[in-house]
Amino acid sequence: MTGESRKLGLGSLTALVVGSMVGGGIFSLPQNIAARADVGAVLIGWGITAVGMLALAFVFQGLANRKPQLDGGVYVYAKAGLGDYMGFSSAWGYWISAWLGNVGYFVLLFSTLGYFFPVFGQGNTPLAIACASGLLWCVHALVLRGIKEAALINLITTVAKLVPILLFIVIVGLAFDRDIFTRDIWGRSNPQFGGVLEQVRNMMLVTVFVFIGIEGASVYSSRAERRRDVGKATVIGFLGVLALLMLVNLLSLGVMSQPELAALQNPSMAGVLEHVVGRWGAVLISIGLAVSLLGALLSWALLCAEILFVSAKDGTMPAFLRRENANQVPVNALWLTNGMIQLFLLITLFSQGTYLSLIYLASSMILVPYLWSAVYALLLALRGETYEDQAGLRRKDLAVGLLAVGYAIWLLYAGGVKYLLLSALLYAPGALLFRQAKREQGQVLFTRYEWPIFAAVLLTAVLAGYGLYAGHLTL
Ligand SMILES: NC(=[NH2+])NCCC[C@H](N)C(=O)O
Repeated sequence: MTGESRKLGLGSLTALVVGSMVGGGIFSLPQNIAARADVGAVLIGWGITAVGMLALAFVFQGLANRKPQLDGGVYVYAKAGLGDYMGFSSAWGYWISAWLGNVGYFVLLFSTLGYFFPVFGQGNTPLAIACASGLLWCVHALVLRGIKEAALINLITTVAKLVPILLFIVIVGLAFDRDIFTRDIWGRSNPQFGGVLEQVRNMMLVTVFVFIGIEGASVYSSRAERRRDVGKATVIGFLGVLALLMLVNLLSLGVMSQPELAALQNPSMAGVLEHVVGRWGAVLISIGLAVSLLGALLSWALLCAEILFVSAKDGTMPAFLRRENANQVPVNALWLTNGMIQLFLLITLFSQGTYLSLIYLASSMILVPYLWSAVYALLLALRGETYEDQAGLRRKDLAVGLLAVGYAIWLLYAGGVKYLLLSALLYAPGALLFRQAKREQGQVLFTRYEWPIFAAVLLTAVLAGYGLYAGHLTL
């Protein structure tokens, strides 16, 4: 992070936890969820998310405490627990998820402008993509010159996003109409929705996206004034974010019906508030979101480069990714990241991809890093190495690990075949960089256990490639 030496108290820690999770996702939540699910499913879906995500939060916190020597991001857990290729794919998947999220942010930013200037449409028109590309390379230039996340930027973006969200909750809460909320709880008037389980499944990837960042919260532990504050901050921050998300989602369903919400342009919080108070509602949300997105774009850009850089330093990624320029910025990592973002902005343009399709993909890419972290936490608890005679602690870790693993598997299932295929397509080419890294280390490519795993990924990727080519599969 920024290397500040000042120690953090409970309040600042909680703010950091909240800040690392709340980005652009919440601003589009009403439409994103209503597109696939109605009230009843939404309540069940958030219930599952609450339990599963809290378990994951505890997993990351537990890993940060028990393995403090393993810092450097989520992939180190996969590497320590499951070997080099899993470690590599964890870094690779996390990196892809992070920049895909930024592609989504660009589209959302210009979709916000599209509210006021129709030429930007849903953020994927030619002009929108051209402007997004321009902005991308401006951010690139700033980062190359050594810009860092500053406390001031953090403060401004945190206020800019939280004020509109809180106002939204108060105003929409006052306008809440129980009849609208309960009119069609199970979404029966929407036969294409399928049953309740189907609806719950379909909202899961969106709930994952809005919680991405939860894994980063534990990195602040080393900066805490008092160790026990870290746990408290994680729980308070998690519950705070969960409350914001659920309130924004559920209150919206009490002022507009599900079909109306599903038809809104994103950021749909703007449309909902406009429906209640008129035009200024949309303006307020849009300004807050724009500021929040600019801050989030910068911090995720830094993080993307950092992931490649750190993992190149320990030989997980090839050495060229650790090259730094005179300002100590990992240049090659940055170019690779922004090159991929540029490529995907173009793919979005030509395939008419949307914000929603991009965040679905970003969420499905992060499931593997999450799953491996949960598996590692479970393995540690099973082996019980770090517990000595604290049996109670170990039992808690076992329960948390099991819950988190179960949740991650459920998410893979809920994401569905389409996203498994597309993810495999993005995971497979990573093997080229992995091979280079292994060569540099003078090691064999795959172990006996890794070969079949890679073969399965490759086969799935070939299937996906064929599906895209033949038109059975779309972004
Ligand atoms: N650029 C990214 N990778 N963003 C992922 C973080 C998503 C964040 N939880 C949000 O709702 O906005």
